[in-house]
Amino acid sequence: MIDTHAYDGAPEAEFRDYVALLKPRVMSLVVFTAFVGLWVAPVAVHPFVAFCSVLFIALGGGASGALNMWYDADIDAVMRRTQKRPIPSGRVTGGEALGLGLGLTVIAVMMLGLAANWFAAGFLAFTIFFYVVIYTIWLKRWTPQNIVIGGAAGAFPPMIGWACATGGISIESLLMFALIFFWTPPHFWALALFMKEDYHKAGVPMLTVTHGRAVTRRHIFGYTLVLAPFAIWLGLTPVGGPVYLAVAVVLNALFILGGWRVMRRNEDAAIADDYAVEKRVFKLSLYYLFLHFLALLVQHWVGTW
Ligand code: HEM
Ligand SMILES: CC(C)=CCC/C(C)=C/CC/C(C)=C/COP(=O)(O)OP(=O)(O)O
Repeated sequence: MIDTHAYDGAPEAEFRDYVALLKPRVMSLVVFTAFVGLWVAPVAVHPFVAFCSVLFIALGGGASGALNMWYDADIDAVMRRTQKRPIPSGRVTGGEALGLGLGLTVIAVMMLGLAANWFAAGFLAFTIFFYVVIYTIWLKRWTPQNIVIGGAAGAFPPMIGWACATGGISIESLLMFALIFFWTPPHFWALALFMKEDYHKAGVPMLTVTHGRAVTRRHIFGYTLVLAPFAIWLGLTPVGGPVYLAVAVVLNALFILGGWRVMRRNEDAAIADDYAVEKRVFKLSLYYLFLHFLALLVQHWVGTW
């Protein structure tokens, strides 16, 4: 067989390039929220079924990442943060990413249907559709509200996990959705504040590009205020308890304080310390979400209300 790569000078793809298409770092937290949604649900799931369900949700999440990278290859090639991804760097072709994404989608959805139930499988298919078509193809290049509306895709996984166990939806799973939904804007916009040039260059209408940093800073603080009541409310439902509530109160106080500091900063101060506060709030956002879901898990083990 002729190795075309040897002639066209394109770098050879390695296994890790195909893994990178699945966005494993982001998806690890996505999958953790799905696992917690499944595990704290009031219907006990056999550990093997739980394992398979989480595995197929992870596969579906990865598939959506590959499809996102297939469509966004032109944007990724322009932004410094994403230039080294497998497609823009030439190690993987767009066609390969599309094939991998579609193939994994079919496998993940079918297998989740067989392992758990078809409601959960349909929900997974809808989530992949939402991230790829609604967010990536439509909203991302069209409106600065892209990540607010599109963020729903990232908020569905705990509901999918819950649906695997219960076959349905409940106030608890809706509040887990709300927790991630209202968390996404401060999570992303904190990063956009110190990555604005990237989005500007790529012509992506992120809020920092269309409305400027001062407006983005106010939005970040506003969303931390909207988020807190939902985080606390979740603690008052049957999956909550004193451990979760204590964690939620501390984390929300810290996140609101972080949002406040970001809002009060002027641009010169931020440039002077290379966006140290914004970077800290972005990092805090990752701990915020992980620790809320970890607290739900611990609360489940020690006993809920
Ligand atoms: C529309 C919604 C979202 C947007 C636009 C967004 C955007 C981003 C961006 C641009 C990064 C930097 C990634 C990089 O360095 O390549 C990031 C990092 C991250 N995001 Fe999000 N995010 C969203 C939702 C989520 C959700 C729902 C989760 C998990 C539940 C999540 C978890 C993470 C994690 C864990 C990282 C750190 C990855 C690393 O360390 O490389 N994100 N996010
Ligand atoms: C189970 C399942 C299907 C889960 C999907 C979860 C999901 C939608 C996660 C999205 C998180 C994410 C990487 C957003 C990045 O936005 P971007 O694509 O604009 O970021 P980029 O610039 O880094 O590509």
